[in-house]
Amino acid sequence: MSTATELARGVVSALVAGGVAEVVLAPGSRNAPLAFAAHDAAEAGLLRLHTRIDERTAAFLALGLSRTGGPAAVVCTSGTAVANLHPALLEAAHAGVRMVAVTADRPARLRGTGANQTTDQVGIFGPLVHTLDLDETPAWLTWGGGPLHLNVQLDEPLVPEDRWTPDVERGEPPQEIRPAIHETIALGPRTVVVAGDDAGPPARVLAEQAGWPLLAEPTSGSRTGTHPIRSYRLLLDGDLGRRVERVVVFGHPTLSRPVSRLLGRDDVTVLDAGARGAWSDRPFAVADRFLSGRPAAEPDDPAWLEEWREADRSVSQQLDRLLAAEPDLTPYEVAGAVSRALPPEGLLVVGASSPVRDLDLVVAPYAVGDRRKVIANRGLSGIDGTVSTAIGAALGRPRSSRCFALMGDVTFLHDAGALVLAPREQRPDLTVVVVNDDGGSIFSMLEQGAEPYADRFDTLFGTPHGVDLAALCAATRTPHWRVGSLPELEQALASPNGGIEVVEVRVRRDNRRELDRRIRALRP
Ligand SMILES: Cc1ncc(C[n+]2csc(CCOP(=O)(O)OP(=O)(O)O)c2C)c(N)n1
Ligand SMILES: C=C(O[C@H]1C=C[C@H](C(=O)CCC(=O)O)[C@@H](C(=O)O)[C@@H]1O)C(=O)O
Ligand SMILES: [Mg+2]
Repeated sequence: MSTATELARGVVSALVAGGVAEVVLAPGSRNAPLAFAAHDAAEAGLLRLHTRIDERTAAFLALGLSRTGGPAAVVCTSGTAVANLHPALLEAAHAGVRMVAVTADRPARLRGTGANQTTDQVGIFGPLVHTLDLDETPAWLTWGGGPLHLNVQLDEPLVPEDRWTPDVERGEPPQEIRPAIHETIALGPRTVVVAGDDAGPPARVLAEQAGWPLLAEPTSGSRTGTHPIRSYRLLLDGDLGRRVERVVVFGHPTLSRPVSRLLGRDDVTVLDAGARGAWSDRPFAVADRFLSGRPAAEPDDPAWLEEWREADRSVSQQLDRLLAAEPDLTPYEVAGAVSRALPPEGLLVVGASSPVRDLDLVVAPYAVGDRRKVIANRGLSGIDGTVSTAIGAALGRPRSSRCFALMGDVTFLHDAGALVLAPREQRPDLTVVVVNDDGGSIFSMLEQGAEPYADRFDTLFGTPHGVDLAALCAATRTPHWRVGSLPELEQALASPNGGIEVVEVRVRRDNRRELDRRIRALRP
């Protein structure tokens, strides 16, 4: 039987050997053996150790690190601490991000006895997150395509008698095998390529080879080159959208109902190239699945793509003119400025709700091969943990030329605890742009934003909070700038001061529904 210290050292060795190079620790007593072991491994140069007070923040930090670097681990104590890891693990499961949750537990004999801080942690994250309940060191870690839970039974004594010099080689995380392009898709039907979140370059390659319009979300990883149709969301509701006969879908599309409607149409054939994440079934009927595809030898008739391009030019120009004519700065212009400011090799983490949809309509054209990385937690589209995810993603990709996060005010406030980090903690250079419209504007554009519900809207959905973001940032010594015009914003984006800073952009919420209505009405 191992002591707690031996077991914890064994677990940390297994993590290191399994390719985990980043560990985020939240303090506790039961997890002290793991904390000491992780600290010794960090001193030995085998991993980088981060500490955070709040387990939810810690887990999202690990998620962000895992999204841009290798799989990271989050380590916490027993009891409610464990439950705070759940949101990040669910996101990781649905987005197919590999990370490890290491939770300290009391020995199994104390379960079900009312022992302090002891609950049933085995399987606590549900069927999507596999738990290994450990009272002995695991021989090795087996990885699927998502998160893994190591529940470690630790008995007293919980502190080591010596320092540990780990005798373990740093392993490589297991390679993720993305299939090679190998299937041939016959030409014929009028086809578009839909690239949802995390679709990756194969969607772009197929669109280019076949000469098909590419309807790519900003976090698809394929919105580069010559084939993306910027205003696809608006065009799908018009004549061109109605004439689509076939869709090849990559990744996880989540942003718009026009795309969901297209994929659900009886008269449209859907070919599915798959997506990462726990569930491979799609919420729409799929005629055929393949791992990846290429068109039949010849590119398709160019007339179809040309029609989309022409319509896109027209609608995009109208959209730009409409926004420029607005007397106040709009959230779309904020998203546009951030996307233009993102240089090659840059990183942009986008929050859920309106910002990612605004970005979708205005994102700048990017060249293939410039290695910009635009990511979001679209596995479950939560507004939680976004600041932490961004900090983690920035720390996990140190070669980034510039790191931005773009999010709404409610999303920012939801994870304001991410700014609580000790002076000794590593801070990336990260500019967090908060689009502050004092509440959740997305709902004003949905059904509940209609006139009949106006009297209850703010209480139930808008939730204006009036929080002074400058004061909030000051409390954590986070530099904060408030801007109200496009030139001011562009200036703030062009002159980072290093470290984590917040640029707050004030925009209106009261006219959001009407602005959205006018944008949706644009036609070529
Ligand atoms: C964890 C979580 N809670 C609640 C929601 C529901 N929700 C979706 S958008 C939103 C409001 C977001 O407001 P904000 O970040 O200010 O963005 P805005 O829409 O105003 O641009 C909420 C509460 C969610 N997606 N995730
Ligand atoms: C925070 C998110 O969740 C909700 C926001 C909008 C979704 C929606 O209906 C958008 C429709 C459209 O723009 O065409 C809503 C939903 O899918 O039901 C989400 O719950 C998010 O970022 O997705
Ligand atoms: Mg808002």
